[in-house]
Amino acid sequence: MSDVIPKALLEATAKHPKGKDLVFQYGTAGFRLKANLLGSVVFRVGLLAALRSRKFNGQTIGVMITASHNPPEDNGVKLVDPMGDMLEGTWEQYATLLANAGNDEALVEAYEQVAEELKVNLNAPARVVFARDTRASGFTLAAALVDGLKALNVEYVDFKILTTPQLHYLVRCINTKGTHFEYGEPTEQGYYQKIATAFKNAMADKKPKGSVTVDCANGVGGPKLHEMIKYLPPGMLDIRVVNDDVLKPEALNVQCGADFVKTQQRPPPSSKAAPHERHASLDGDADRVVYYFLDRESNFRLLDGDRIATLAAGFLGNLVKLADLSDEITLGVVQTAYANGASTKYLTDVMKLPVVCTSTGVKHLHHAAQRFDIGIYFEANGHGTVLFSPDALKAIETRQPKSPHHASTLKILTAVTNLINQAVGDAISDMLLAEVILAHMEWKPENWLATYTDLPNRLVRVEVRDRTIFKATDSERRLESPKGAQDEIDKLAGKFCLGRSFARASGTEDAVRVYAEAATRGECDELARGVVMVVQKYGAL
Ligand SMILES: CC(=O)N[C@H]1[C@@H](OP(=O)(O)O)O[C@H](CO)[C@@H](O)[C@@H]1O
Ligand SMILES: [Mg+2]
Repeated sequence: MSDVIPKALLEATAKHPKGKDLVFQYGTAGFRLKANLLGSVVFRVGLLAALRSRKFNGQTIGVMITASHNPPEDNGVKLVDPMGDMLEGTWEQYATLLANAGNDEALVEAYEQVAEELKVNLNAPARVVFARDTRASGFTLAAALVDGLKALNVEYVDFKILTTPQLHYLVRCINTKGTHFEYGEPTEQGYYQKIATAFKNAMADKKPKGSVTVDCANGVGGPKLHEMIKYLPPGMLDIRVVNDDVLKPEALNVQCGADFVKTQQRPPPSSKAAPHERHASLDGDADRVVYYFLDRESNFRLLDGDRIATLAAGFLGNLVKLADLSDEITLGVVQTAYANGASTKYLTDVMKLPVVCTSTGVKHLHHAAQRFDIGIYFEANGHGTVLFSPDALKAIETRQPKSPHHASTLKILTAVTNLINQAVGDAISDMLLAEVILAHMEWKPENWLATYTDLPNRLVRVEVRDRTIFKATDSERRLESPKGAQDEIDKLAGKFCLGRSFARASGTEDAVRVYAEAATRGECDELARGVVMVVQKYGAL
């Protein structure tokens, strides 16, 4: 360690002191809390990003400043690994360690300890790119990040305001440039061009029926979707953008967006939805999307992440078959325990596809999906994407067309691989994929909904004294502690037709989440109430 770095670091840390008694944890969504408490954390994330980049000998690491669907006064920060995926799990503890280290010399010591433990060559180059969503606090937090990067002589690029998936895309493009796996042009324009071209080719000669109205949660998705529309072939798809007011940061995620429709199971109060129209809802950083529509009786009908997964699985499975690639390409779906049981049954029994269940959090799904040639993963709340293995891409690329129809199938399949963001779930790209599939199937939202019937379900947030005593196992479907709790949950679930319920500690909030589903609404609610009482009993405040 040269003497220069500790000195610069000491000076810089003085500008971003950590508040006393604050404890930070790098969780499923990175660090997330009230924005005014986040300055020291973002500064220190800069230090970890520098170490991570040096560990990879100068490959570019991403830092995204966002709190996604959380209220406007929150913010958050997370790291993006070289291939554009989430920070490797084993490094999360170092993020937590640095964030909680004391001020001044204590921080320099913690930094040196982490560098040594991870055997980072501090003379290696370090490169970081970063961006933020539209939150009012983002600008100041980005400045704190820059202070950390400068103190450690990091080369950096500020991409200013982007969606989370756009930053992931850029990181992947930068690190694959000039390699066989070159992902795309590492610019925001490159992102629009790649996806828009793929959309046009994937649509082929089809044209979507009717319009799609996209609720952007008054977040970064609004301006970025407007930008994307400029690159799409004129007249191909009628996209109506609503809740796109980023000049009112206090309106972000308020009574609108993906989280609102998923948790409230109703359209936003501002919605002017008429029956049968397609509506898509993005979250605040545009990394998740769900659809909804009103049926003939004006009932709200949600088409969530499970639906997008089944839609994509059906379409891609068919394309693989038509392309005569079924023997070479395996296709599977990854879900979490929150997936509606009816979707899992439909995938396994009707579509005859392998389905894997993982713990909550995109990184778990992403890794499991990588084990298939085509791995489709979605959380019920709309986070997700489709991954194509290098073998699958090669098989598609090298397959010789046997007929004009076969050639056009291969062309559509290739386009779909480019349309879907391979780095991370991307609301804009996923929405365009859903539009392509609906156009090819000539489906209205009613047809999509009719594929299977969701079991009535309920998700409840329960506050407890100490959520860490709730330890889950079996992909979070069962509790191994506190002892006895799972037996009680099993007994309750067994009383109801198709009853299924589980409880797990949230990774992002100080609470335990209870999920329940059953054959009827009444049974489901009764089951949920019972399991909530079990959690309250064992976690007595
Ligand atoms: C039930 C649920 O929706 N959980 C969400 C939520 O995780 P929890 O660990 O349940 O708080 O936030 C995660 C990060 O955004 C997201 O990946 C996940 O799906
Ligand atoms: Mg998000």
